[in-house]
Amino acid sequence: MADQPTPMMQQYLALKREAGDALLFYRMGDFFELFFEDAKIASGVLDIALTSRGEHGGDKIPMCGVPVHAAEGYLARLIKAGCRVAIAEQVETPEEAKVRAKREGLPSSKVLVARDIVRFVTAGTLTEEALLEPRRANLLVAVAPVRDGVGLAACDISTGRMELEECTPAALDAALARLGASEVVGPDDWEYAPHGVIARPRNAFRSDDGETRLKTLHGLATLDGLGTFTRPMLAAAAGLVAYLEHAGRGNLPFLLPPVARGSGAHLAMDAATRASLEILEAQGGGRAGSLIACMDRCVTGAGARQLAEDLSAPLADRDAIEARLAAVHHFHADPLLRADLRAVLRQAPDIGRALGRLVAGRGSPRDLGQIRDGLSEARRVRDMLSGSPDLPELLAEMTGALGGHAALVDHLSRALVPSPPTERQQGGFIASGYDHALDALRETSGNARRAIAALEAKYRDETGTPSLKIKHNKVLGYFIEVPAKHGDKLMAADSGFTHRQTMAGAVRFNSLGLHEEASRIAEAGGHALAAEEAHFEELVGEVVAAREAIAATAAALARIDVSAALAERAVEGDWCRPEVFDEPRLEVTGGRHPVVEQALARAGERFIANDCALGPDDRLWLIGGPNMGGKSTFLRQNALILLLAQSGSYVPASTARIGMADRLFSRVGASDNLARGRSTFMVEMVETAAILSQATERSFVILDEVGRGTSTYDGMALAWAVVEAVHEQLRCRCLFATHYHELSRLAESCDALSLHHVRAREWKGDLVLLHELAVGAADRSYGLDVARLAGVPQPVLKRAKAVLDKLEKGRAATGGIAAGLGDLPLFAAGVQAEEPRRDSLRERLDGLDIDSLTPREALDKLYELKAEAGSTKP
Ligand SMILES: Nc1ncnc2c1ncn2[C@@H]1O[C@H](COP(=O)(O)OP(=O)(O)OP(=O)(O)O)[C@@H](O)[C@H]1O
Repeated sequence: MADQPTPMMQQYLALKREAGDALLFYRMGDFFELFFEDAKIASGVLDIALTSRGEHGGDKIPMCGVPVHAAEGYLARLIKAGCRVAIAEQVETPEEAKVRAKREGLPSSKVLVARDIVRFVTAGTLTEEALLEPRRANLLVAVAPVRDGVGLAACDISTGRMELEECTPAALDAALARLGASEVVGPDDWEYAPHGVIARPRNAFRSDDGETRLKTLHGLATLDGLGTFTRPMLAAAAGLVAYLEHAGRGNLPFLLPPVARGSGAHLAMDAATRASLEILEAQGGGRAGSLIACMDRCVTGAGARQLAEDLSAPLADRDAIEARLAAVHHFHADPLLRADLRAVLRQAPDIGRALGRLVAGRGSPRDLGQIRDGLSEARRVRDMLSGSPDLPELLAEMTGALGGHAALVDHLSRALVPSPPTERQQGGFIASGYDHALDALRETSGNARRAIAALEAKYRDETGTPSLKIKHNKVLGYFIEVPAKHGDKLMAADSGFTHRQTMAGAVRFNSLGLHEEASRIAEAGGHALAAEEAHFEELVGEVVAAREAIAATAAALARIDVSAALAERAVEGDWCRPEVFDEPRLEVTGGRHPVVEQALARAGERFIANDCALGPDDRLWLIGGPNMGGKSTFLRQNALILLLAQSGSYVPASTARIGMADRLFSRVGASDNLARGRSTFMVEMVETAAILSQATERSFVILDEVGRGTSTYDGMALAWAVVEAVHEQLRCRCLFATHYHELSRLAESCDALSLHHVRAREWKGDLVLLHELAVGAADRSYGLDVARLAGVPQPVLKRAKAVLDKLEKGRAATGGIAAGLGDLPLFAAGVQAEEPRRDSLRERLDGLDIDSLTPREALDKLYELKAEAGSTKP
């Protein structure tokens, strides 16, 4: 018979069952221990020793551990590596366990200290300063697919912000890409759940529950005052709150009343577009080289988080964009105000996150100090702004949210020391003069400490031992210590000293006088700690009661920081205020790519500005020219200018007139995406297909060498068809870069398409790239010249030249690979000309009246159709 697991293992296994797939941190004294698979995973991620302890089922139990005092750092690394952690603490002392054992009639040697999971630490539910990145929001998102809609509930529990929205299943990827959540949860029966979604019980995602939970949370009789929430939104909210409750073991963190995000309020961008435009992350990963890194001049973490959100979710509402632009303009026009304001903001602590910790019950005296300092800085900002004339509406609104905390600031200022500690166990954070009783207790212990110092001097004198010392440690408390050779004197029965301990070179004693003073210190210290603790609770209560107003102040500070930072950036780069309107145009003069320009400037090189003018009559630009000529840069710079304008920022151009887009698409031909397990060409086509099915007349599309990932013929044919479809069907604004000269023939049949190229020149036999855009098709491709620039060896170049000559001769003889394409009917006509194939399945589907079917009948029909599909397969 296999050995029974030890009581400790039984307890561990029961907790592990509760922890599920989260790693279990099992508290044992000063360590959190991990066992079995958890230990293997954690030791790998943390690079700590994997040992073993005892046996289970005949095998050694793998084990590793981390010290409790350093747990935060280890947790941070585990969370970063994608793990979730359940913290099992001891929930009674060994003494309490013994008393319990006695009550339960168990031998006290057998009893185990009770442990319980007190919290799940997951990427989306962090509040600790050490675990959060100051300049990045940390979102948890719950997704609830309900019939043909999908609800999304997003919250940042470090600041309490919560948003609900609904989208179509097709738009889910784009919505998730925009949110960039640290953690996503969804119902466990969701068949098409995106990769990485954490499955939670379906019954946690009920819209009725969501509504009730939100009402109770915010003490409301109805949610109508907050906005319009659909069933899928409420279902997602239910899932979100349930998950937070699970992670906090019943404790809910700080949540502000939810905001409903209307669909269509934002410029939609899918994940591929975001990646290709490198908005928050550069292609190689990391912030360096991304748009945000080049834009971010915020002086506060909260401002940087707000800016990242603005750039991830540009607006599609003209008034809202104008409001932001007016705020930027205000700071742009007033350099002094901007500099003063930024100097004040730089001092302001992150009150949003401090508030998050305090409301979640994980706050410290330091957080209270941050609230005090942040709110008083907010008052200074308010004074600076309210003095400035013609304050734009958005800034006036923000300024209004900065004040109103005078009583709280005053109370915190009186109560707290200037720099309160992060630990409250040792006390010392309540200022003297705030509580007389506390002052008296502190004085008592101060007096006693002085009395002890006096005793030391007295005992030295009396015993004639100058090396006598009064010391303190955790085990003995206060004691008198003399070197061993002087010990005998104090050992004498009438010496007034009682022996406590003999060490190798010293002897330790107690005395009545010392005992009395030490007791005074202990007693007064205990009372003082209790008094400070009570004040802490009271102050936290006061802050928590004002949480919504404090959160509004934090949000206002962040918005002001963003506006001033954008103004700073605009001045730095000589950017212009864009004119934003509804018509589908994009007219930019002197446009630049902010990131490339900055990189060139660092190398001491100049960026060549280029114009772009797209409108209903000239909406598709086909751009050719040599490799490295600047095609991709031109495409992206225009997409970024549109994105920045719709985010409410100035743009890197001399002038910009931007017709707002509903969607922005950016695609690069055959980018490597092996990590996702698809061939590069497949990725290119999947992404192109998405554009063709989703873009509208109001969209803006950039396509960079689409088609290059396959053979010349296939690639060119696809590129040709895509250009035609964009021109004829989508009718959206589009910049299309290509190396296929043959496509220039499309200009003959597509009237809103024009040809452009990036210029190059030969000078003394060398190729000079001018990075300048010009009208007309490129004269030739310069591929070999670029290869020479890149250092391809002469013999290879020579051979390539010979092959090229041969190919070109062939082309001249046959009219080239695009010969005969001129006779091809246009895309739309071509498609319509195709006879629809007869298809009995399609006809039967067409004849179905779905509304008249019961669910059972519908299912039967589905089986029939499926069977038929199987039998008609060729
Ligand atoms: N307007 C510009 N002014 C100055 N330098 C530029 C400009 N545009 C591009 N460059 C420089 O040229 C490099 C290549 O640009 P880009 O990748 O846009 O060329 P491309 O034509 O798309 O090349 P390929 O066809 O090989 O993809 C950039 O990294 C940048 O250093």
